[in-house]
Amino acid sequence: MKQQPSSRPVLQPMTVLVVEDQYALRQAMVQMLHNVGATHVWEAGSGAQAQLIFNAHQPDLVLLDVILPDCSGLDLLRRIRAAERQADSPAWTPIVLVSSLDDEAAIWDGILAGGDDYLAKPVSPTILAAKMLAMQRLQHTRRQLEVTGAALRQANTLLEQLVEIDPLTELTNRRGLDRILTVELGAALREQKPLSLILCDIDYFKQLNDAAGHVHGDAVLRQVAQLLRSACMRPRDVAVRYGGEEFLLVLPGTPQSGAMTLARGIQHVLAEVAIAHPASPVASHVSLSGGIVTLDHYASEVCQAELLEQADAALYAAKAGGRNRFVHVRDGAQSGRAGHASGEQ
Ligand SMILES: Nc1nc2c(ncn2[C@@H]2O[C@H](COP(=O)(O)OP(=O)(O)OP(=O)(O)O)[C@@H](O)[C@H]2O)c(=O)[nH]1
Repeated sequence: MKQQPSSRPVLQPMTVLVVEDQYALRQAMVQMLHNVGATHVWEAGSGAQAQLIFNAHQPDLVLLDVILPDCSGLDLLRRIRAAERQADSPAWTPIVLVSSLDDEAAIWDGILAGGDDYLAKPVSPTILAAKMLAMQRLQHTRRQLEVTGAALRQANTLLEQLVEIDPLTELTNRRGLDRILTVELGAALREQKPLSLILCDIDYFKQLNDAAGHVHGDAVLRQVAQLLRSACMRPRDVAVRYGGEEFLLVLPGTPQSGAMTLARGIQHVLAEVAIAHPASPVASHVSLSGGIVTLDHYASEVCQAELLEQADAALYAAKAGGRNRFVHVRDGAQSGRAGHASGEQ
């Protein structure tokens, strides 16, 4: 004697598309589906009709007859799977093939074509409910994976941003600079627009640390970072913490004159804000020395390292010239005052 199932499977709300050309069989399946809790059942008697309903309603499950009047059920199945693969976000609808061709080759072909399971006619209500439950489990697991995947992608993006941020000053760090400079150098060459870099260094920062303590030194680094960030007015300007007490400004589309004006502005603000520096021989407040380089001749490509070396050489010239000043690489140490620092007057 046939054993009866212990209890009726409990289904989550589910919408189903039944593709079956024989009316009586289709109605029987629709009835069974309603009995096991399907929330909505669409009916299609042909492949074309099924495709239209599938595209319009995206059912949770498809029961698909293998032999249809206008096409093979397997062809329709392949078309649905191909569209899912091409979708922007990964999609998958459980599809159970229904056929009286319950020989092994037919089952094999159906699964190869993208079917998830196979149901033999005449359809048993219990087997149908059991397969719906199994498909629902698969669908649930897949959705959970999608949610986890999306959360992971979000966490990765955040992580990528965080690894490019200096924790003390919250400015872009050296790693971020490498990426940004690669992009901006490429853009400058492509668009034939100038690109300026200002490499600045806090004057006598060691003495400040020694006199006021490391914690105060950190606070000063944060203040200077904030000030430099504010000086970067254009959306593509970036302030970078280059090293301990060194900062770099990346100024796309900025010629030499623009970079010098910006440097003067920074010196002006530094004098106004007047962050105390009790141990500086060059100013009563925290001051910066800076080296400026501008890429505005595009005959040949310039590498990052070369530009940074030039900025460093100009910074060295600014220091050698007495600090608290900015020097453009083309001006050299003697003639390159970019602005006045009030403490030096
Ligand atoms: N508080 C603090 N100090 C730092 C940090 N990073 C580097 N420093 C200090 O910055 C100082 C840099 O010293 P130097 O390279 O001699 O530079 P300087 O004293 O500014 O001298 P000049 O650049 O020649 O004017 C060192 O004392 C470092 O310990 C940091 O994150 N916080």
